[in-house]
Amino acid sequence: MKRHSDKPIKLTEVCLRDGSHVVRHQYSVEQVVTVAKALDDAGVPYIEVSHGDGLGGSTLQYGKSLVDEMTLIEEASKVCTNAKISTLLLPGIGTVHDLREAYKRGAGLVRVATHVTEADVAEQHISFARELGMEVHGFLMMAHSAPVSKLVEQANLMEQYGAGAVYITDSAGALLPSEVKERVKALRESLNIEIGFHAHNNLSLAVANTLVAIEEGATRIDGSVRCLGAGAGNTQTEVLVAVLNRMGMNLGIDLYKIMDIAEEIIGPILPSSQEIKKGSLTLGYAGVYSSFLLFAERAGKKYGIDPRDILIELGRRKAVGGQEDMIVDVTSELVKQKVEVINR
Ligand SMILES: C[C@H](O)CC(=O)C(=O)O
Ligand SMILES: [Mn+2]
Repeated sequence: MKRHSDKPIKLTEVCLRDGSHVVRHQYSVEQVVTVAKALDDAGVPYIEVSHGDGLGGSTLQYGKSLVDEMTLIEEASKVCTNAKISTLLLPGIGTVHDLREAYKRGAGLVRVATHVTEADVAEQHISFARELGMEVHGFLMMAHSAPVSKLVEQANLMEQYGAGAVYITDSAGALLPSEVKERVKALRESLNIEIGFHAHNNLSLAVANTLVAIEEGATRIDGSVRCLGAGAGNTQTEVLVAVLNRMGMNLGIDLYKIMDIAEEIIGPILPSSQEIKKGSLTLGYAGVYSSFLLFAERAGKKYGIDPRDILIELGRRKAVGGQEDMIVDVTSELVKQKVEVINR
């Protein structure tokens, strides 16, 4: 592969953050410590730890965590000798106070995440993280939903605020390879900082899209062991490591060790296998935020509505992360429509 960047590729492992959605934020200290220690030993450079919706996400709206995320960050950082602990912050859910606390407990990197059109809400958090001495990256979510020119404009804002990298975050797992290529290329031509890519595997394109992103010049890549992440999960780390090794690229991650973590440590944690089923496929097809899936399935079951209809309607309304309350609104409207049809 001929890459458009000669910088090394650095992987952030997100099974302890995006994967938190899958376990409904019920990670125990023991699970987090075991996973973090093993990932560190396998050579993973960044391990992200927090509630799935980032710092401060443990609420009734997003789901309460079993263990306070500051404790998880602290315990994970104690057992890592080389890996840096990363965390995620969505301004409005997490605050600068949360950020200061996460830093004190051992987080060395924060990814400040906003909807793809709302980078301006990240300014304070990005500058504050820099003042603390943290590494800080911008994370533009639902990147499929805005024109490329908008993505470029918003990424430039994050660069101006002081981010060291900006991620194209395919929250819905909706981007096609050509669309990833177009976006990475546009950012490469406009930014002076690193470009990152975060995928969801809802259309079975996560590894392929990640390869396209790397080829086009992305150097910050997210992976999740055993695909543990919202919807159909993220780019499967152990698969990506194997594929990149075959292509002559070494991420510094031990292939056998990462395979063993997938099988022996993450396998038993998985509530069910991370397959692409009709629900997750609909996320990618309709361009819906991946962490909405479990909420839509729950609402669908409770009110007798096909979760795919809920997701399609959420996609039509262009619901963004943070609008979990819309899932119940949409479901009740669909129930009303169903009743009207029956009574006709
Ligand atoms: C808060 C979200 O889960 C962040 C993320 O991983 C995504 O948008 O994808
Ligand atoms: Mn994600």
